[in-house]
Amino acid sequence: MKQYLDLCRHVMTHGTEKTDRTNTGTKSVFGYQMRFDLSEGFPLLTTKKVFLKAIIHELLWFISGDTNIKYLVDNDVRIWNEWPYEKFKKSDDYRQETMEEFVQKIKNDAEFAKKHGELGPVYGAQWRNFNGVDQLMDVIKQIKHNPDSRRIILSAWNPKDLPEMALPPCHTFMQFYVVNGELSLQLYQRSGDIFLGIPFNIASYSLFLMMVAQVTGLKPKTFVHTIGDAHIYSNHFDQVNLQLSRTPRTLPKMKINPDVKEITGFKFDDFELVDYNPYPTIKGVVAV
Ligand SMILES: Nc1nc(=O)c2c([nH]1)NC[C@@H]1CN(c3ccc(C(=O)N[C@@H](CCC(=O)O)C(=O)O)cc3)CN21
Ligand SMILES: O=c1ccn([C@H]2C[C@H](O)[C@@H](COP(=O)(O)O)O2)c(=O)[nH]1
Repeated sequence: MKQYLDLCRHVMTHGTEKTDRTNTGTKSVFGYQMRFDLSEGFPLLTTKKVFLKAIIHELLWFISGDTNIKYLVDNDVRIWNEWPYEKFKKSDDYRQETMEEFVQKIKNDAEFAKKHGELGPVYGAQWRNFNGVDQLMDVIKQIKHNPDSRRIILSAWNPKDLPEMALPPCHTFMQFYVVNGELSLQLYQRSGDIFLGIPFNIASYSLFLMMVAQVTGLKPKTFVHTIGDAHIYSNHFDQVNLQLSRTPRTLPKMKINPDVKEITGFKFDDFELVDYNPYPTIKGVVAV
């Protein structure tokens, strides 16, 4: 993953110090692009261990149109928990529960989860119902029946719905491109946390490209990742430098059950990552 280490090096060297919403402080550049040719392997970082499990569950959760953390929590995926928990702390039902207790309640009490696990109309809602439009199904139809189109677009950025979302979408806009029986995907990500978010986003969209390619009978080609505000939080500098000191290893391969022919037909067990030999995990605090 030379592309990712180049991004880290570029922002560490040329990034401008910039204040941000979370008051953590960042080094940031505006406008950066990476390309991942999926025939070279599955682009999951090898310079630290990345938990693919969370990525797969999150993607299946988006595709299903779900916006409640219950599905993620039931599968021990924690990445979206901070936001509902912060909101819960401000509600009348809050009795000094810790995050752990909050998570247990989401798991064990469906009524509680319904009331306090909702993130608002985030990705899943916009992908499947953007003011009444099922963009995901439309995109797949276009790829199959009008592959030359330059209008194969899916947007998660819905200005009308922004005030109700826990967090405005970071991966905002994607476009598909078909040529010679091969499918490519470009993502415009308005804001990228290079240490924590970006490794997830690269893997997630590469996997999404493979899934859409499979159900449209095409070969997955290139994932193009365009980032707006590409930043490294100041409390991640040591972690990023540690990664830069590691030599990248051969990329793993992703195997997907070839029998699945519908985008909504994938299950967690349909994915198998092989030959993944990363360096150890590196911990980092998420800026909220
Ligand atoms: N500041 C910030 N950065 C992000 O990357 C981010 C947000 N906020 N808010 C929304 C989502 C949530 N995302 C997250 C949240 C947490 C981790 C995280 O803590 N990852 C650890 C452990 C993962 C695990 O528990 O399995 C990691 O080592 O990658 C990653 C992405 C990505 N997004
Ligand atoms: O998929 C994601 C989701 C979020 N992020 C990062 C990017 C920023 O550091 C924060 C969001 O804060 P904003 O002030 O709304 O930009 O989360 C990411 O990298 N990937």
